[in-house]
Amino acid sequence: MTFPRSAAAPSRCLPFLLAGGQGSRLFELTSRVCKPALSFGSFEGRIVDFVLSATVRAGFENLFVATQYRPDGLCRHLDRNWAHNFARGVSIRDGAALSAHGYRGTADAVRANITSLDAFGPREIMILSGDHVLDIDLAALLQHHRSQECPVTVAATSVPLSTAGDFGIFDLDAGGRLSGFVEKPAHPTPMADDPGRALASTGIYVFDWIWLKAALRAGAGPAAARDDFGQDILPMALQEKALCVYRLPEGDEGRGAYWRDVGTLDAYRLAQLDFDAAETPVALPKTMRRPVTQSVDSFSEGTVYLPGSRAGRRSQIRNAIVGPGVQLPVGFRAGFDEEEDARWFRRSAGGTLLITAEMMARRETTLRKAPTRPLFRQRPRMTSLSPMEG
Ligand SMILES: Nc1ncnc2c1ncn2[C@@H]1O[C@H](COP(=O)(O)OP(=O)(O)O[C@H]2O[C@H](CO)[C@@H](O)[C@H](O)[C@H]2O)[C@@H](O)[C@H]1O
Repeated sequence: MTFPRSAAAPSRCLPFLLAGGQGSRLFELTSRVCKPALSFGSFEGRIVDFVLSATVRAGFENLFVATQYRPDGLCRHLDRNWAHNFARGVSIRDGAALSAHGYRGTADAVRANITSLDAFGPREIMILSGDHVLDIDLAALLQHHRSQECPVTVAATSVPLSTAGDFGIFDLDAGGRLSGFVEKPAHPTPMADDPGRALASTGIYVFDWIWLKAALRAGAGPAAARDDFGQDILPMALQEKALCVYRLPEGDEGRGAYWRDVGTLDAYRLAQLDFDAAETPVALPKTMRRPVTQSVDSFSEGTVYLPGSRAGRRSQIRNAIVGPGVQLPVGFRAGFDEEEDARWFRRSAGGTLLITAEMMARRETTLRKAPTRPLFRQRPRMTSLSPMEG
């Protein structure tokens, strides 16, 4: 499979893909696979395909990947479907194999690999996440970084204020200049020109390698322990006036960049709904294909079906993620009665219902064991007819 590539291949910038997080906010969905290796809707392919596609299109010829939590499925996928797209190879480093404690955070994943990264002789390192659904021109991001002569560039985009607490949020002063950054703030600052939204870090960064190495080395050891980009390295860069923001082009006439972090059940479901329409918001990566399975003759509203799942006839399902391989019986109903849903399934604060095969099996067993209701609540009164009445 060939990908169209950017005309100017970004030389000496090494993409570093973070793919080691547990994805705990997706609960049972990531109990067997890491988040990047999760399916996206009923499409064939994995979430990680979006960022890999953007990386190949930007013309990168190398890729460095940090894995840690349940890496097997991801490694197989990379090997079978992606490695051949990177002319100079894909290097995968697993945190658990590197040391007993593994990578202690996103920045520590880079620090633990400084020697191997040095061997590539990079001028910059571009940090990417394996669990974003995106279509971003990464070559333009690198070009912007180089034009600013700023050691750290963070790709940023606006998000609704209601979800801003899930992200690193920038503060801008009255003149639109960067004045602060807080990781997952309890009270995010709205943007001056759009009070319903806040300016969020996408978790995509370009670092001058010399600057980053020095920052990571200064933050090593239990006393400093600067292990996380959002918590530690970005605030440090801001303090040193070493940080610039690259605002992703936003939504004018469909030409904007598309970026979603699908780290929560709500975000994972909603992003998939964006791709439900015949015309998807951005082109699907070439490794992704249209539905493997579809629900049959059922009423589904706001619901996504993961591969191999199926809804029986006359079923009614609202705002749910139907997990891989789940077979919903004929006439099944979910998403209409909060109490009944919570009895069997996981329900997020934002109202997304997660239905897995294990939950369905538990439900079925419980319902089967439940005593069957008597046909009559009271024993029918025995009336004997007296001979006279007879
Ligand atoms: N120990 C480890 N080893 C290897 N990989 C690991 C890892 N821990 C996490 N990762 C990976 O790194 C990426 C970032 O994950 P995090 O969960 O730390 O950040 P989060 O998404 O919460 O915030 C971040 O991303 C959001 C945007 O999504 C920003 O707004 C916010 O500022 C930023 O901190 C994910 O792809 C994850 O799999």
